[in-house]
Amino acid sequence: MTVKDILAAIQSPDSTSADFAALPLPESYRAITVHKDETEMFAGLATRDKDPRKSIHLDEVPLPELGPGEALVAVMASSVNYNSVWTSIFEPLSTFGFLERYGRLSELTKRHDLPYHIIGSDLAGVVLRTGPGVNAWKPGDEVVAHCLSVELESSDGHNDTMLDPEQRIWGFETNFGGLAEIALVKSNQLMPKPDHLSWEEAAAPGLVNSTAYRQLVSRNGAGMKQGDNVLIWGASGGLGSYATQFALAGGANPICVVSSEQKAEICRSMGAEAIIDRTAEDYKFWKDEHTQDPKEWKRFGKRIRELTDGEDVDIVFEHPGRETFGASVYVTRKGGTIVTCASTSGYNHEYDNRYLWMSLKRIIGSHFANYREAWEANRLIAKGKIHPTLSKVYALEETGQAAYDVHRNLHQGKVGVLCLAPEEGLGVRDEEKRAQHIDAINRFRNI
Ligand SMILES: C/C=C/C(=O)SCCNC(=O)CCNC(=O)[C@H](O)C(C)(C)COP(=O)(O)OP(=O)(O)OC[C@H]1O[C@@H](n2cnc3c(N)ncnc32)[C@H](O)[C@@H]1OP(=O)(O)O
Ligand SMILES: NC(=O)C1=CN([C@@H]2O[C@H](COP(=O)(O)OP(=O)(O)OC[C@H]3O[C@@H](n4cnc5c(N)ncnc54)[C@H](OP(=O)(O)O)[C@@H]3O)[C@@H](O)[C@H]2O)C=CC1
Repeated sequence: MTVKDILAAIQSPDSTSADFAALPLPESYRAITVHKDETEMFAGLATRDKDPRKSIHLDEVPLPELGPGEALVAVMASSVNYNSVWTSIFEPLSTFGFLERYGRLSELTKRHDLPYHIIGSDLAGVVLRTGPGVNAWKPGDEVVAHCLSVELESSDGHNDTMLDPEQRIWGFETNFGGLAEIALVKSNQLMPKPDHLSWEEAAAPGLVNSTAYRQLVSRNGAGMKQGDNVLIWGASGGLGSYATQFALAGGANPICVVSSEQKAEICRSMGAEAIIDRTAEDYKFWKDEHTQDPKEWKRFGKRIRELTDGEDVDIVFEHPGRETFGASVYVTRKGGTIVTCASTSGYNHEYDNRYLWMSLKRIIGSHFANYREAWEANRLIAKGKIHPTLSKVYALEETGQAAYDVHRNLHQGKVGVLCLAPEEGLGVRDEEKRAQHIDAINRFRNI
């Protein structure tokens, strides 16, 4: 039995759940990995010069044992997230430390502590097997998976699963991720695949869409409301392309920051009107490595006011981190919110705290999303209210190049990866719904 037989079953319109349940599982499958004995390979290089194409491998790996509450999923497509870039350049730390720590938790979690890390935190595919105790899903179900892995043995996570002390990001802090032909997930990561999308389109939003939903829309994040001015950094990037859509769909006013006219045009085509091209306008928030320039914060704030009839922003959707954080705190309106989920340009932020406390602003930390938030975000995709922002699709063996593109900011929106799917465009089950949204679905393609 090989993965080819699994693919044949997925592609046959007559396959039933019983057929999938009866399919023997292969002993091994192809997966994108990084290797533990290579964690020092980029020592001494600047972050920018660490090349994911050198550290990312395509290996044949053994199928992991299936545990209680888990599912094995045949992965038709996945996507590249920035967390896989972090893993591949071993920054800010090697993810093997996470696997070792997880491995110490129990007999079952020991499976994750391996000399290779199968990465990837998105998938669209078909359930092959479910472990004991799984009732909500069955073999043959077409699914996407969100990337929150929780144990939920402590009381801490029972109001909001993101607060569980054993909260992890699947495919980053756990093994057996989505950039592979088969993935191992907890069954409470599964959600229905939006039926009007192809496999690669369905796999694209997951991580970033759920994150942007919590960060911007959920009461656990900024709790955006109608009319809010929302400053969105990287507004056509992975997170930002969903934040922009949430702002527009929720009656808010996005002020989109991008770095080229081409990206500005994408934001316009999504419906945004207020756009700042940070390259053309050449903001230099840092005079040198250690000193910020408040005059540049002010110039940026004035530009925002020009675009908003004199108003300041209610919410800043932050993730670039060190480079922009001082400006973000400055331009937020009195009582407004800076909501941050990352620090791409550096995690030691500096800002002038007088502008925070005197103007009663709030900084909120946000990370991924709980199951409910991920479900709500996926539901909006399934209803055609929010659309995938897939630009380019790579073969599994080209994942290193795909991660390189994301690391060097050469991509637009989201970058997809075909795993078992032999070509793009497969897996669409509702052509009528697709036709209604086809322009929006293709907005980011091949630009
Ligand atoms: C969905 C997608 C998301 C993304 O893309 S996010 C971007 C990518 N992610 C990242 O870049 C994050 C990577 N993660 C990290 O950098 C690290 O993961 C953290 C800095 C977040 C945490 O560092 P660590 O060393 O793993 O954990 P500690 O919590 O600092 O624990 C180390 C020891 O310190 C103890 N400790 C923690 N808090 C306290 C305290 N308040 N007072 C005293 N001790 C403390 C702990 O218990 C433990 O101890 P013991 O080593 O003995 O187990
Ligand atoms: N905590 C969480 O749950 C999550 C965290 N993340 C983290 O968020 C970050 C962004 O992820 P994602 O959106 O997928 O990545 P992308 O690279 O797809 O998009 C980020 C965009 O931010 C802009 N940007 C990058 N650097 C800077 C800078 N120095 N100053 C201003 N703008 C900048 C760029 O847009 P432009 O060039 O057009 O300005 C870029 O396209 C990553 O660090 C990632 O690890 C992501 C998802 C979830």
